[in-house]
Amino acid sequence: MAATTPLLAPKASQPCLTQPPNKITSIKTLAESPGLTTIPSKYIYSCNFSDQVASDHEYTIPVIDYSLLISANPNQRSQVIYELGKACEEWGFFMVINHGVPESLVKRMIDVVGGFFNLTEGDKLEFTDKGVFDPIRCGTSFNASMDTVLSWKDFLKVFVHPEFHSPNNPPEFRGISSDYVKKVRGIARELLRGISESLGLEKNYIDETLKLESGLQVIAANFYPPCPQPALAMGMVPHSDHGLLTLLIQNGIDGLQVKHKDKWFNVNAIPNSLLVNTGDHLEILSNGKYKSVLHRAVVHDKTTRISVAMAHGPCLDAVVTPAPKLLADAENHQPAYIGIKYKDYLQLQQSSNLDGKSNLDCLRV
Ligand SMILES: O=C(O)CCC(=O)C(=O)O
Ligand SMILES: [Fe+2]
Repeated sequence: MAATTPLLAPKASQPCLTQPPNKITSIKTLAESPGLTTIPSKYIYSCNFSDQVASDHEYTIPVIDYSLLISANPNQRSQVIYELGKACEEWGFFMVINHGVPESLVKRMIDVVGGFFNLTEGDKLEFTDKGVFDPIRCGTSFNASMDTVLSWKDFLKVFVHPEFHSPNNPPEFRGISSDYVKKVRGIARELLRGISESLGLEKNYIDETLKLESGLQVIAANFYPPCPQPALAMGMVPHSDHGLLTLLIQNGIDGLQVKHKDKWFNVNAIPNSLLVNTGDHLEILSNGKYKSVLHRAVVHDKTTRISVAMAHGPCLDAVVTPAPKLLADAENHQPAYIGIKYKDYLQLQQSSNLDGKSNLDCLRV
């Protein structure tokens, strides 16, 4: 019930508001409050905020050339599969270039998502979050009724596969998103074929076992307005994603950070690349070889950041377990995770507060 819960901005922490604090239904509304110079205490994310942001040249974030993955040249393909495996194992994150999604489509997708967030609160009301499996829902923070610290963001989540949904407003949303999600789904499935091979599994092992033909695909769009105290707030607190792979685009403004070797790395996106992170179900399937990456989003004082994350998961009814073939390498040949129906995991993850990898920890043997 994230968006229905009006957030009452606490008076004590709002000395700089020129108007009495109103009921805040979205971060956009709060950010646009005249005279806002400090953030309400519920948004103050203090612990470990500054923990070790690495300098940009410390390591290089992996880059995957998608055109080589689909190339007819087997040597090029095996080289990229090797690089994919290394990126998943060492980072859980990589940038994909030459993916073939037209830059103009990426821009239209970002613009139409921005158009949705700019609708009036009244227009968005019908999509107020009614629960995890509500196919179109918007709200603020992650799970505002549960979050211990509120995130400085509004969100829109739309289930687009196996059944396609779209808000009717803005009117172009349906056409643009339908085009965009199909293209991105194709890329995600091809990346997962490469990842499957990189694990020493059959090329179609992940696709077939997790029934990706009817796999879940969700648009998770994020709107991060300017924040008067960006160093105190967090756009999205550290978490891992539930599915297999998330492919993200943004409005040219960076803000994503990934954790690598105990340090946070700024993702300085290569223009027109797709930012890809591995999710919890890839960690389960690979029996812990490809760990889902912890990531977070920081906010800025003057600029609005918009990101569109496309989450790709198994079929909701698929029970995900470590691939039996990979157990040969495991300690005592035992699975490191309990198998779980994807639907049940999604319910668990989306209805709790975001807290690192605490949901996945519940499945560790
Ligand atoms: O906005 C970003 O860069 C991160 C978004 C994200 O992690 C998510 O939607 O799960
Ligand atoms: Fe995420």
